[in-house]
Amino acid sequence: MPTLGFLKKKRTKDSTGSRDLDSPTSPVKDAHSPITPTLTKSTTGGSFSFNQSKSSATQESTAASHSTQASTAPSKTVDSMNPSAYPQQAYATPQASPEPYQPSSHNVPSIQNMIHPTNAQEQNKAANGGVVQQPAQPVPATPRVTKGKYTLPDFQIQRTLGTGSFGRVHLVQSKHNQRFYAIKVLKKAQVVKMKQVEHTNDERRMLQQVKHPFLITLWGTFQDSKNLYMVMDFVEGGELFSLLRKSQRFPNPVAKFYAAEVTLALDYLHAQNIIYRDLKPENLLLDRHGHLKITDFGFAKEVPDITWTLCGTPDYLAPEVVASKGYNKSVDWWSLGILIFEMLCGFTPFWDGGSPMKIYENILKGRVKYPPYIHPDAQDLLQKLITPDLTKRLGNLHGGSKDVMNHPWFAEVTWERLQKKDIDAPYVPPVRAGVGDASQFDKYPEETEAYGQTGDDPYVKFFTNLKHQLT
Ligand SMILES: Nc1ncnc2c1ncn2[C@@H]1O[C@H](COP(=O)(O)OP(=O)(O)OP(=O)(O)O)[C@@H](O)[C@H]1O
Repeated sequence: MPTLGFLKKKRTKDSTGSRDLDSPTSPVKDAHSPITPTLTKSTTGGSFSFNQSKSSATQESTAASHSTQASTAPSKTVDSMNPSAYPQQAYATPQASPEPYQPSSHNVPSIQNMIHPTNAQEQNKAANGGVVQQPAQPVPATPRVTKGKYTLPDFQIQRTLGTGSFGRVHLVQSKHNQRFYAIKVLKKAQVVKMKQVEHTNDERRMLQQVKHPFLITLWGTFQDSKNLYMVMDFVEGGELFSLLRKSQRFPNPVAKFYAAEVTLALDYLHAQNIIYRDLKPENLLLDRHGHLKITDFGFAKEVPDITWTLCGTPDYLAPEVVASKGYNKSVDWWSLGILIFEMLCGFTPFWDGGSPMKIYENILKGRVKYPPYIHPDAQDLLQKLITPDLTKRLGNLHGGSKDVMNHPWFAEVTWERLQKKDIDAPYVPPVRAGVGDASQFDKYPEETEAYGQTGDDPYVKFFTNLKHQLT
C-alpha cells in the first residue's frame, strides 16, 4: 500500500530526474490549502463559476486569495481524501510582458524507440485505429524573430525557480528595462549525455513558433561553452502541481476551468501540427491572475501525422506510446484525461508505487476506477479520453478538438471569452505583481558553477542554430 509521501512527490521523467522531494535538490516544502473540494461558497474554489461576470468574479477571487493568505492551516487531513479506498492507485498577465531588451531598437524513459514509416497513409491509419485523419490545416504562424538578440550580461541572475533533468530555471532581471523574466539554463553535457539534443533543439524551435495566451512566451536564446539559455516570461503564480498538492484535489468547476484552458492550448498546438506530449500539472504555471501558461516544450514535436518516439512522464503516457505503436495528437487527449482525473482525485489513475514498469502495465490493462465523487459528466468525458481505442477517443475523431469542447462537462464554458481571458480564474495567486515575487515557487539549492564561461566547447556542433555568446 502506498504511503502518503507520494502525495507530495513530483514525478520524474526517468530514474535520474532531480524532482524527487527527498533528493539533495529537494525544494523546501510548505503547506496550506488554497483550494479544497470541501470549500464552501464563502471561500475560494467552491464559489467558482464560469457564468459570473468578470468584475464580480474578480471580487470573489480577490477575497478568496485573502482568505487563502489568512489560512495557513496545514493541508486538510488526508483522511478526507481516503487514499486507502484506492490503494493501488493512490499517488499520491493577461498580456505578454514587454520584451526584455532590444539592443538596436524530465527526464525521459531510457528507451527511445524510433521506427521509420514506410507508407504514411497506412501508418496514419494504423495510428488512428483505422481512422484516416486529415492532417490539420496549419494556422499560419508568424514566427517571432528571437534569435541572437540577448546575451547573459543583459540579465542579473537571481534565485532558482525550478530544476529539471538538464538544468534549471532562474528568475532574472533585465538590466535594461528592470523587468523580471525566467531563464531556462540547460547543461549541454547533460543534454548530449541523455541524447536529448534533438528534443532540446525542437523545444526552442517550437516555442519560437507559437503564440497563444496559455503558452509560455520565449523571447530569445543564446549559449556559452557550457550551457544553453532560453529567455521566457516569468510566470509568477507557481506550478499548478503545487496548488493541487496543497489542495489535495480540486472542486469540479475548478478542474474544469484549468482543463478548458489546456484544451484551448492543445487545440491551437494541434492546428499547427504540434503534439505537446508532456502534459502534467508540473508543466502548468499560473500567471498573476491565475490563468494557465503551459511551459516545458522539451517533448513538443511537429508531426503532420504520426510519430514513434517513446517519451513523456510514465503516469501520463497513452497506451499506444507504451506499446511502441505509431501515435499522433491523440496522445495529448489521453494525457488531458489523466490531468483532469488527477485534478479531480489528487492522484493519477494508473499510478503504482512499484516502478514505471508497473505503471506501464496498468496503462496497458487500461482499467480505471472512478471514485464516486467524480461528477457523472466528468466521468463520461474521462471515459472517452482515457480510452485505448483510438477510434473512440475523443479529440481523435472527425470532429477533432471540437468534440472535446462540445462535451457536456464543458457545457457552461464560453470558449471565446475564455480564450480572451475574459473569465476570471478560480484562484488568484497571492503574489506582488511585477516585482520578481517568487514566493510561490519552492526553494532549491543554487547552482555552483558560474554561467557565461568561455573556452573549449566540445558540443558546438550540436547546437549550431543558436547564437554563441561569449560574455
Ligand atoms: N517561465 C517560467 N516562469 C516561472 N517558472 C518557470 C518557468 N519555466 C519553468 N519554470 C519552473 O521551472 C521548472 C522546470 O522547468 P521545465 O519543466 O521547463 O524544465 P525541464 O528541465 O524541462 O524539467 P523536466 O526535466 O522536469 O521536464 C518548472 O516546473 C517551473 O517550476
